[in-house]
Amino acid sequence: MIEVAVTGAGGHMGREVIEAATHRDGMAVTLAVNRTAVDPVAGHEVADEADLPRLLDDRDPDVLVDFTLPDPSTRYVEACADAGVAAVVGTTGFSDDQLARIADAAESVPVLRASNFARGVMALRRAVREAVAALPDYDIELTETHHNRKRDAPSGTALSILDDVDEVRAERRTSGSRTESGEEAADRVHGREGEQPREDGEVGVHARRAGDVTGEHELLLAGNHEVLTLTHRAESRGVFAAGALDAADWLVGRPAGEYDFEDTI
Ligand SMILES: NC(=O)C1=CN([C@@H]2O[C@H](COP(=O)(O)OP(=O)(O)OC[C@H]3O[C@@H](n4cnc5c(N)ncnc54)[C@H](OP(=O)(O)O)[C@@H]3O)[C@@H](O)[C@H]2O)C=CC1
Ligand SMILES: O=C(O)C1=N[C@H](C(=O)O)C[C@H](O)C1
Repeated sequence: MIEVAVTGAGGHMGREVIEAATHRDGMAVTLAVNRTAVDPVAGHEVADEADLPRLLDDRDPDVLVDFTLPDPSTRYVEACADAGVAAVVGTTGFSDDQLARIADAAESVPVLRASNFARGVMALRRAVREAVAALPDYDIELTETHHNRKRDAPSGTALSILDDVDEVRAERRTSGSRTESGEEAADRVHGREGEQPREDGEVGVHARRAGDVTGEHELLLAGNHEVLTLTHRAESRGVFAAGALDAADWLVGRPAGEYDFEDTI
């Protein structure tokens, strides 16, 4: 039986994760914490997040699953490192400093962090890498749409896709197929306004916030009188919770280090 701790238990994702873990064979939620007081979630009492370090020691779960905000998430991963508990992190919007602290913590325990736990997004990212490699001179625009509560922009998934684009283009440059090696990554242009003609190689990035949209990402490649769009649309937060629990299942018992969702395949 894998014993799971859940942070942000009162949040949209925390609730999904607790529900999914409660009904999953071979898993049990043994600890749930939240910043503000909330009623039990799926029958689990929710403790104060301030007590997390002590509760991790007392209850000794196998893995912690976190969907909160960058600041608490970083603290929670550090608490996991102190307690010897593996961590699955779905939170997005980290600063470089916070990512460095998570990397330090991952020297003591396994930490798997992913901007998107939907399997369709894993497939989308593979398709993006293939399309960008096949259509090197095409213009690229990325659009993401999320609910009106979302704080970080562009989304973590959008940033991961942009990194994929940069990586493929950099590989082409260093293999000598386009320009000299070492060239800067493409400029990311966030929205456009006024006189702003498109520059060669730039990637347009557009973040829309509206209603209760769960999460959509579309990469558009255009050139040579044709347009290719690659789109993923999440229709329920259940897909993210299921992926995060698959990741938790996979992570328990691994050596310390940083892992990605793609590693689980
Ligand atoms: N990787 C993936 O697949 C996915 C990632 N996400 C990411 O997960 C994160 C959470 O999303 P979502 O569940 O929609 O957000 P919610 O706003 O619904 O929940 C946020 C949670 O974080 C807690 N929190 C907020 N501020 C603090 C703080 N200062 N200290 C401690 N806890 C705090 C909230 O507690 P309180 O109730 O007290 O406010 C709440 O439990 C976001 O970063 C989002 O981008 C979301 C979906 C999928
Ligand atoms: O905040 C959300 O809701 C989501 N956040 C993640 C992101 O920033 O990419 C993943 C998903 O799109 C939902």
